[in-house]
Amino acid sequence: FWGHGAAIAYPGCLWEQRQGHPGQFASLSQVFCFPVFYVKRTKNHQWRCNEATFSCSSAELCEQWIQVTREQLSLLTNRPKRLLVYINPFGGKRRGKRIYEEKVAPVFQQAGISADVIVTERANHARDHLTTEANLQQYDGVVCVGGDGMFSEILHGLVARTQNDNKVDQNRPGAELKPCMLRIGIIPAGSTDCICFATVGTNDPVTSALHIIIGDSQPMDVCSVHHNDVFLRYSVSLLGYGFYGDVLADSEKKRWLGPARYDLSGVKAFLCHNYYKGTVSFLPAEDNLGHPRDKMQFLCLLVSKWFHSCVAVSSSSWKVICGKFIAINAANMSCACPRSPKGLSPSAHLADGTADLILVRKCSRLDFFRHLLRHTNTDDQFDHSFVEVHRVKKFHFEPLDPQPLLLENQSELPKKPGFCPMGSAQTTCIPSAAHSSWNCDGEILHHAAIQVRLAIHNIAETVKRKIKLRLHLITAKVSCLKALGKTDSALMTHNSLLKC
Ligand SMILES: CCCCCCCCCCCCC/C=C/[C@@H](O)[C@H](COP(=O)(O)O)NC(C)=O
Ligand SMILES: Nc1ncnc2c1ncn2[C@@H]1O[C@H](COP(=O)(O)OP(=O)(O)O)[C@@H](O)[C@H]1O
Ligand SMILES: [Ca+2]
Repeated sequence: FWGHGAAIAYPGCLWEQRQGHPGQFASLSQVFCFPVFYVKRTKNHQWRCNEATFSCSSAELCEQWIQVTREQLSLLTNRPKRLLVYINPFGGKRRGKRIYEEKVAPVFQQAGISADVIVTERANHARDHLTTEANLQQYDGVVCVGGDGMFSEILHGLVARTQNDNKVDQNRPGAELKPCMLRIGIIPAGSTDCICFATVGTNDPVTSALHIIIGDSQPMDVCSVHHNDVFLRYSVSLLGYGFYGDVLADSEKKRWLGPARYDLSGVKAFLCHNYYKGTVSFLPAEDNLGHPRDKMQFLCLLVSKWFHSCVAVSSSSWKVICGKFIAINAANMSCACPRSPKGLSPSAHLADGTADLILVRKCSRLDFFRHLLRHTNTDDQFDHSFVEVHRVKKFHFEPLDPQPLLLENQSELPKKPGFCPMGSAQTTCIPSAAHSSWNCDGEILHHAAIQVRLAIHNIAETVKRKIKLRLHLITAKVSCLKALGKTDSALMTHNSLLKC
């Protein structure tokens, strides 16, 4: 199990029964033992911490084994040693603190990880702390205990801090943003938790804690959202206008219901059956980046993308679609969640530089219900005449009717706790029937007309470069082996590597 880099070894499990000192090992009728804790994969992508007890004939041998195990583990440099943890006590069922203390802190301690924990006292507390006072050099990563909204808050804090430290103005639309070197771990304690679910495959706190402990990392695309060249927000999961925007706007007033608020607001939005007029323009992704109706998985796509990206790719041009839309959804990832195990766009990739733009045109309630229902089973939710989906690198949306005057005076308007678009004065508009709101990773945007692009190059670039290098090496190897007439073995190497 070391191979998985999943072992956590430390002596002394038996001393708990013998009240020995930490770091000691107990003798049990002259058998010397030590435990090794390791990750065991169980069903539905869930991981558990298991324990194997090793016994030796002498104390010295025992000590040697522990020493060697620790040395081997210390070579796994991608494992975090020190973390900054933000807990949102307010999200989901308001169990963030309990989830962390009962399920996460014990395994962090077992793995020898030290954590500085901050329980947030208000919305944007984590973002502000990250942007200004956190001393990030001393940490190997940041952990978010909450839902998608909390992750988004920490993402904004970390991205803002990275740009500030690198003197990049993130409000400038063309700005080349600096990737963040710190990883963000997610402990699911929210209502939808789709970012955790879509990256880990489950929303189980212990599984997420074990992924953090063994230093897993998953690159992700980040979309930037602007309104008339003013930066609003980043998005990593769902940008939804129409149905999901109305669901979120209505659910904000029902936060006291916890996750059930979405069901109530979902039924209400479904019965309202609003549609919105506007123009969607988008820049399709290159052909070799696959299509939302592919059934390909991520890794093989990434590799095959490199395989084909050397060939000339058709240069795409902007497409424009006007119409009446029930929902406009940009999925930067599958957006899988417990309610919808495949997600809004099952084949959307996490770090491929694209988002899947799903347009649901005006249709009957029954048709829309059928479309929604397919999100909960394996039927193809795009296989409707009123649904179209495109893999895009950028898109704009312009509502048909100009947005109502943005009211500066907000006294008579319901305030969303703590949300204010970055880089602009806090402005709020009443979404009239002609306008919905944008649901940006679970936060409401206060502008209907937006310009979206894939902003931050992700770590996948480095992965691609490595694969490209390997592919070159293999191609070189295949060509020289061809000369030696040993093509088969080289192709075997090649194929086995591509599966890695
Ligand atoms: C007839 C049955 C219909 C079932 C509909 C199933 C579709 C459910 C698809 C949900 C996909 C939601 C994408 C995730 C969005 C999150 O970022 C956001 C915020 O998540 P958070 O509450 O902060 O964890 N949640 C919502 C509901 O907008
Ligand atoms: N201590 C707090 N009090 C109030 N709101 C908070 C606090 N900490 C974070 N928030 C805000 O709560 C919102 C929802 O957080 P999230 O964890 O996504 O819960 P949920 O999944 O239920 O939406 C986020 O917008 C976040 O900024
Ligand atoms: Ca993507």
